[in-house]
Amino acid sequence: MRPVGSKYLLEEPLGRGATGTVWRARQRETAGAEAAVPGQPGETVAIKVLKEELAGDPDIVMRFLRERSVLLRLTHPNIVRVRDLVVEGELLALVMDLVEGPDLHRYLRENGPFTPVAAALLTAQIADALAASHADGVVHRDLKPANVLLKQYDGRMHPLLTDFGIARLADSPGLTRTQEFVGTPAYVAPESAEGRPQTSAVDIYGAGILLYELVTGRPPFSGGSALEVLHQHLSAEPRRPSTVPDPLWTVIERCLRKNPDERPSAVNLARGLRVVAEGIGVHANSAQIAAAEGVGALLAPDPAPAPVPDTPGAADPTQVLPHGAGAYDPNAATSVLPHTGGPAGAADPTAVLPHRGAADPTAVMPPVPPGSPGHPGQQNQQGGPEDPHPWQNQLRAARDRNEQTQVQYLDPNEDPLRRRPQRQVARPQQPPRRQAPPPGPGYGYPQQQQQPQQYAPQPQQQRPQPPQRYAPPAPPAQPQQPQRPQREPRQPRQRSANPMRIPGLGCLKGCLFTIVILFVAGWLIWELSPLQEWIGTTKGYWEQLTDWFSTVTGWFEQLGGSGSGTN
Ligand SMILES: Nc1ncnc2c1ncn2[C@@H]1O[C@H](COP(=O)(O)OP(=O)(O)OP(=O)(O)O)[C@@H](O)[C@H]1O
Repeated sequence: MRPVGSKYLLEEPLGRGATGTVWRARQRETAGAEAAVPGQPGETVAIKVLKEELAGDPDIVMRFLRERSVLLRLTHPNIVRVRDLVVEGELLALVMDLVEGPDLHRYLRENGPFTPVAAALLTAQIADALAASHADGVVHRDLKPANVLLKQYDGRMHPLLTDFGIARLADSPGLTRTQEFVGTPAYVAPESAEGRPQTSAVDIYGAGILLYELVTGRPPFSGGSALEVLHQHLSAEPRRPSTVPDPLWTVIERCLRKNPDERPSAVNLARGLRVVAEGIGVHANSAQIAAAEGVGALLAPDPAPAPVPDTPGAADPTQVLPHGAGAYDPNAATSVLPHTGGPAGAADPTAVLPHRGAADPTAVMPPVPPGSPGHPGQQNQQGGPEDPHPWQNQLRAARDRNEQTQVQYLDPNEDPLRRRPQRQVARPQQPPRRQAPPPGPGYGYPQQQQQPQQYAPQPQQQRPQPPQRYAPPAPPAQPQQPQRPQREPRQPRQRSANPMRIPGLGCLKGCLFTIVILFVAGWLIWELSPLQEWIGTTKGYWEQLTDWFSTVTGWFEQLGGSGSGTN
């Protein structure tokens, strides 16, 4: 066990980061009046012992001491409390409350992504912490899951933001002589990557990345090198995961705006996230859902964001280089950027990127050339092209379907399903259409796309007289003419297919059939009705008929004889 000052004893390392090592420690005796929390002997604390290179820099030590009041007064339920600062010889240490629980990065790795509601509520608490620190003029600048500790009690998780002010120490004059910024590539705001002046909006950007990672399990931008990731922060748009509900995506998208002035303030972010969490939950009522859908209106930017002092350009405007100014020297930039040897990711420690001054063109991130990995039109690092969101595809497909429905008026007489045989007959008559039919049955969706042309001529089919006159006003009329013969084959089919049209079979058959019917009907009447009595005869039906026949023929003979006699 190693003593830290006279008050603390380091017991075991809890973890190591870019700026130092965190130890579990024990309080030996009550701290002095300069400590924010005096503590009790035997109390367990966490102590971050800053790296020797930081502790050995007189500028950093000075800043450390100057900042102590800021670090010590920063108290909030969602901020790990700094209890004391220790400066002793070559040792610089922050004494903090010990948080029993994993950090958010580890938790994510072990448990996978959060539900949208849980992610929104957790990030809302982080935004609360940011709101408090921004109000105090303190910008975190290194927001990432590894800097969120999860205190677990009663089955609940309480997030605590840690490492406040560390980035501020690290880019103190002693370091910024040679370093550009302190941050982690996956979480760095575009303005930080470019070395432009920074404000509290960089923390909102970090919160947006963190929120994205909570619901998806990974940050939106990753790549083979830190430089690649930084390029994406500058120019790539985050790809929307299908699992993120609309209102939550609205929040994420606003936090990740390239322009810091368009990002919400921390207060509004916290409020918006709580509204979203209520509205996307399973028990949400209609008012809560409507409020969540309108979350965009709640995400107003901070009218007076806290500036980050001493950041490149903030203290010395002559150092500010506009985006894209100066020549980009990829070799120089690449050679000094960290993590060029392997993929840059969420697990990266805080990186200290090389400093650039006004005379150093490599300090400014260059505009991403079209075709490079970070270019907006290019594939993003999630492994796919910047496809529209599946919902957008569905929406577009639905829209296309509607458009087709509007255009495609389908007369029942022209319904392909009803006139299937006719289409088969018509095909040989229309050579151009033979190329168009898709493979398969011929009645599928692609073929319906051709229907507007095919069926548009129909009104003109009913007016066979003026084929040429009507063609000009209606462009689809020209393909109509070949269609007219299609109707011809239908008639013969109908004739042969209707067995009930007996008269149509021929006059002789009809007459014979009628004679037979009359004969049978007469016989029935003769036998079954009192007709014989009325006539006063007992003859049979056939006998009576022959009598009547001979009588009639006798009349005709008489008429013929008398006619010839008169002549
Ligand atoms: N107050 C604390 N209580 C308990 N554990 C802590 C505390 N602060 C930090 N730790 C643990 O120590 C580990 C190292 O912390 P540290 O802040 O140095 O590293 P980091 O944030 O992961 O890296 P970097 O310094 O690059 O940001 C963390 O992963 C965390 O689990």
